[in-house]
Amino acid sequence: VISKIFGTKPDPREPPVLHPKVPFIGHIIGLLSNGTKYYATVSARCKYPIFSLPMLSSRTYIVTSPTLASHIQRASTTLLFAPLIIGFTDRMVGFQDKTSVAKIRDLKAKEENRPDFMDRMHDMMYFVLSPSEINIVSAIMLEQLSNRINAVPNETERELFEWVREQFTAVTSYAFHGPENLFAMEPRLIEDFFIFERGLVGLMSSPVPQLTARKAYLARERVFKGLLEYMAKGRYKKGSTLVQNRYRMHSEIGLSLPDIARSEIGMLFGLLPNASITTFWVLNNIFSRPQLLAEIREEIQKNALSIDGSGKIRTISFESLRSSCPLLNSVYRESLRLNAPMTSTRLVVEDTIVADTYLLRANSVVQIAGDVIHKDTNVWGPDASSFNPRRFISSPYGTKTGVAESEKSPVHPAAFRGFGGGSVFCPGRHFAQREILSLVAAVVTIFDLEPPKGEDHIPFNPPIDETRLPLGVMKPLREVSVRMKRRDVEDVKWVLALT
Ligand code: HEM
Repeated sequence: VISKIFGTKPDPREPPVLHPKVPFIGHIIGLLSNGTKYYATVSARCKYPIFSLPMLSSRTYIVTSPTLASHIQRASTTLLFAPLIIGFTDRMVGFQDKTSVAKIRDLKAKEENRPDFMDRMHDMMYFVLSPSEINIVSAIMLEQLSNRINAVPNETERELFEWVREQFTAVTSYAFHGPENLFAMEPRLIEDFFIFERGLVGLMSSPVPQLTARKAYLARERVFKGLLEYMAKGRYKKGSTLVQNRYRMHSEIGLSLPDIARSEIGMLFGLLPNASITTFWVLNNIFSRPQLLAEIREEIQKNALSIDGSGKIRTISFESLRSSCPLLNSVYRESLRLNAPMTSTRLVVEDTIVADTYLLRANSVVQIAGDVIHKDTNVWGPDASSFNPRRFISSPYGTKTGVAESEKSPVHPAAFRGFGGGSVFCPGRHFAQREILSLVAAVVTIFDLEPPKGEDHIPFNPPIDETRLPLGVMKPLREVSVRMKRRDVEDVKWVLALT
């Protein structure tokens, strides 16, 4: 009866419905209180490859099978990311002008038979972030990273995640937003950006965030002011093609300067947190295993390190890290598998039949549950929940392990969800790989990590913040403080190079 009143009666071809214990809002409460883990809990009850979760008067379809995930990715004309991300961005950045969202939605494009604004923005970003185009920003980022690594004083004591985040924020912003980026001009905005990022769910889910999520709200407003000044003073002109194109495209559709600045908060969200959290986990996973650390050091030294005749200039080549260090690359992907339970979310804009079987109804949302797929023992083998540094060594998609030789097989390409997939496959993954592998290789090669003075061990493997909504890579819940002891002799200059 309730379903009828709210128009939620399912069609028999729709994925099976899992009703919550508390009607209408049970799944919403479950998600808000259990975050990433909720889909796994629900999925364990039914084991369906796809199921429907009724929420208020609509439903969300949850996909837990890699094969169906690839079908969802292919249906990219009726299962769209853009309409959702526009609403999401509006809540995240707080556009001031009420016409901005309509300008970005660009609904007239269809009747005028031209690509809409989001399609053009998508194409621009995929082009400028493609491997052939990303070399200039990558070279700037690596030069900045080299300078920072060379400047780390011996025996520096720092909390590891915070240190990584600081390096990434500085070098990524320099590379994309130029030497006069907001964090270079006002370093205290780094802390503000991450206060905002930590409080994002509270900020976005409240109708009055200025009251209920005040800390995050005020931090965002300070970041906004920094970006507004950056735009108003023309500092973006010294930034990358990506940033300049975004400015131009947003101006062309008539966005006000404050809202151009606000939209850049969304870009910072793509650029900064995920890559730094991932790097923390890769370092944690390597340094907490002495045998693995020794093997990776040897792999880098043999295949990616070159030393000039004087012995004083030592170069680590990203291209060699990428192509000739399979163990390092495998650890990188395994760290993403365990810590990046990314959920690909699409809006169903027309009734769509998926895999010739399931009806997805218009105006519903479909989510590919990265966390469930990443931990599925049928996909990865019985050790799916534990860290296996060699899982991705013979295939970038991973290999099913811990099973009889005859069952060992490459994993389905759509099972690795770290960068999503389909038409929204993360365009920043090439840049992220350059940045992450280079920083990890530098720390592994140049430093020993020791306990801070007065401590007898490093508390690696902190618990993971998995009760948050799955908006990004999961953060460590406890500090991991280290002393960074240089392994090199005096007077060595380290160069992180592209080739
Ligand atoms: C380890 C770091 C990163 C991870 C784990 C990550 C992950 C993701 C995921 C899961 C998606 C959504 C895919 C989907 O819905 O199927 C995405 C989209 C996106 N990412 Fe990343 N990302 C990372 C780094 C970056 C970087 C460094 C940039 C920019 C240089 C970036 C730019 C973007 C953009 C612009 C989109 C949206 C694409 C669109 O609108 O079509 N990402 N990313």
